[in-house]
Amino acid sequence: MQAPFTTLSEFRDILGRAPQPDAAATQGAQDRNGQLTKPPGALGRLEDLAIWYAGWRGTDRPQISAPQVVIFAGNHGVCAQGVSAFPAEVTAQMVANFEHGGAAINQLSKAFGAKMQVHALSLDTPTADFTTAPAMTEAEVVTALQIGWMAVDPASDLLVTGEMGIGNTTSAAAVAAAVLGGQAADWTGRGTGVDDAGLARKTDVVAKALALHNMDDPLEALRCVGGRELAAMAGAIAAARHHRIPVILDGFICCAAAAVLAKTSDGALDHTVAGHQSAEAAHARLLHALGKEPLLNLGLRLGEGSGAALAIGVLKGAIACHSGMVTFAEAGVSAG
Ligand SMILES: O=C(O)c1ccc[n+]([C@@H]2O[C@H](COP(=O)([O-])O)[C@@H](O)[C@H]2O)c1
Ligand SMILES: Cc1cc2nc[nH]c2cc1C
Repeated sequence: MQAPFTTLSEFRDILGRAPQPDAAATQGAQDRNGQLTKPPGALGRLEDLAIWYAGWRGTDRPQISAPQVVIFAGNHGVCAQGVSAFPAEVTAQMVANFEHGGAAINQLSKAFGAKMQVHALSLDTPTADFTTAPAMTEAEVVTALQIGWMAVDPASDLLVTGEMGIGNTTSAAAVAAAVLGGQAADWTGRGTGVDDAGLARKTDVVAKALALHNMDDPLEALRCVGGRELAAMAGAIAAARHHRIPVILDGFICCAAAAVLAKTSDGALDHTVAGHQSAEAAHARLLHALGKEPLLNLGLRLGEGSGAALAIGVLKGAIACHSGMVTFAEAGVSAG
């Protein structure tokens, strides 16, 4: 099997033909929700989540039995500008840690019953420093999108996309600014923990990139200032839509990649929810721009899909109640 696109233009066309939720399943889930043994609305957002999930899965009584967490790792030429608190070799070292089961996302995936895979994308060939040249060629960004697309297991019933990439909060800030507008300072934060001088340097780097590249087209922004792991996340989120698999978005970098899809095709993120609000300063702004209310806000700023993996528990709770509870009639409980 191969990804069904070989150019950015073909990828754009696929986004334009994305499937919609099943209206009958959505209606059926809404009707069922109204009959369950609870006061109307008493399960709050869990009720909306269950109905949304049912629509995408095409059944009014869905289950979550096969969640998938997929982590993409990439290296960034822009690290040469001194934009991270950590050296670039940490990306490959953390990939080894994921493979040996020692990272936070290994534990969270296990805790919430998700299968986890990691894909390292050409770590020995960082993207070009986007203060002087486009980060990727079209062939490189398409390859990363294809790897992301193919990483999604069509048999899974929930997807979390996570990332690892020293320097990628600078890339994500530049992507967000390019596709959503605003100033470099609006989107630039401390990432792994840069000091004030580091933050000023990062902001200058993002401003320089915005001045250098023509990024009117969001997919061109992904190519010019994105990274391989951002492109792979975008490809995976698009593939999940193709397979009607709901997606939980993670933090700042994941949402910047998702913003590229949203700005390329209206409604491209309708099959996604925001798992959490990261402590990265601009994530709140990014979520607002995407129209997404985060499920959790725990001060995480780790990446790796960690906040989204935690939110698998919230979604599983919503579906367990929706599909497992009995109705007033079945229980012989008097309706109000
Ligand atoms: O998910 C987030 O919101 C998030 C916020 C800050 C940092 N990170 C992680 O930290 C790394 C990027 O930070 P930096 O400072 O190197 O740009 C990368 O591996 C991300 O997974 C992730
Ligand atoms: C140690 C470490 C772990 C990470 N996981 C995701 N991003 C990360 C960045 C660092 C520096």
